[in-house]
Amino acid sequence: MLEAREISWIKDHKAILHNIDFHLFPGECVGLIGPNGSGKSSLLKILAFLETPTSGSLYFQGQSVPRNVTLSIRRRIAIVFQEPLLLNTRVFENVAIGLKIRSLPKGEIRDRVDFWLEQFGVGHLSKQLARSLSGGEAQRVSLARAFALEPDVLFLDEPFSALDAPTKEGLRNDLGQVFKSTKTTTVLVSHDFKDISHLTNRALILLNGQVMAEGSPSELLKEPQKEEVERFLAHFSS
Ligand SMILES: Nc1ncnc2c1ncn2[C@@H]1O[C@H](COP(=O)(O)OP(=O)(O)OP(=O)(O)O)[C@@H](O)[C@H]1O
Repeated sequence: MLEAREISWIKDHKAILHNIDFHLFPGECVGLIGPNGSGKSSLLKILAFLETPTSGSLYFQGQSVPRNVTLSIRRRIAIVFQEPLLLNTRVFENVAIGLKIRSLPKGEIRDRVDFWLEQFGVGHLSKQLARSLSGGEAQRVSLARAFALEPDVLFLDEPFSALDAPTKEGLRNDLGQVFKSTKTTTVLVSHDFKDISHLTNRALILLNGQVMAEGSPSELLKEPQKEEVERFLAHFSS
């Protein structure tokens, strides 16, 4: 579905990512985890075609991705950020807007918006203005909007980190249910190993811009592969 080969990224004379190989198979959810500043968001931006790597290649559905990524490729991905970026219109409009841009028929737009708002437990807020939502509700709308686009790849960049613990847990559980029923191909960035083990089957551990270990979350905990990975994972073992 998506592959990166030997990706490096240097920005402002600073080496941020070194020689990263990454592949994403259809229907899987892969986790990217690492401490602050390890390069998680940078890698996600490159995989989502928001930044251009200094060297290395990207392939999307078997095709090499050109440096000037076309709109038709960009439209096949969706991103949810840490802070929900909603327009100050009604919730329904926020979810519908991307579908209107794609000129979908009105009935299909209504059905998709209603369906995804229900999936994330915010159907009852459809007519409410986005500015009146709580942080947790806003992130649910933001996720509904991304899923409604039915992207080939969904990138989630720390989607829970602005939420308090109970709100985060509720949303993480609901997202887990959605993954089970839709099999959306997803890359989840988090600095919390609990998110990764709850939602993904395979994770990459980034330390200082390098992939230091890869495997299922439970395997990584059992066999961290490297001393620095063991030290990082020790924060989550209790
Ligand atoms: N556009 C940029 N220009 C210059 N430096 C950048 C840029 N983007 C990221 N960096 C640097 O790259 C390093 C990795 O940042 P990045 O945001 O990818 O890490 P992260 O693992 O996502 O961190 P966090 O968990 O704190 O969000 C940091 O030192 C950051 O300052």
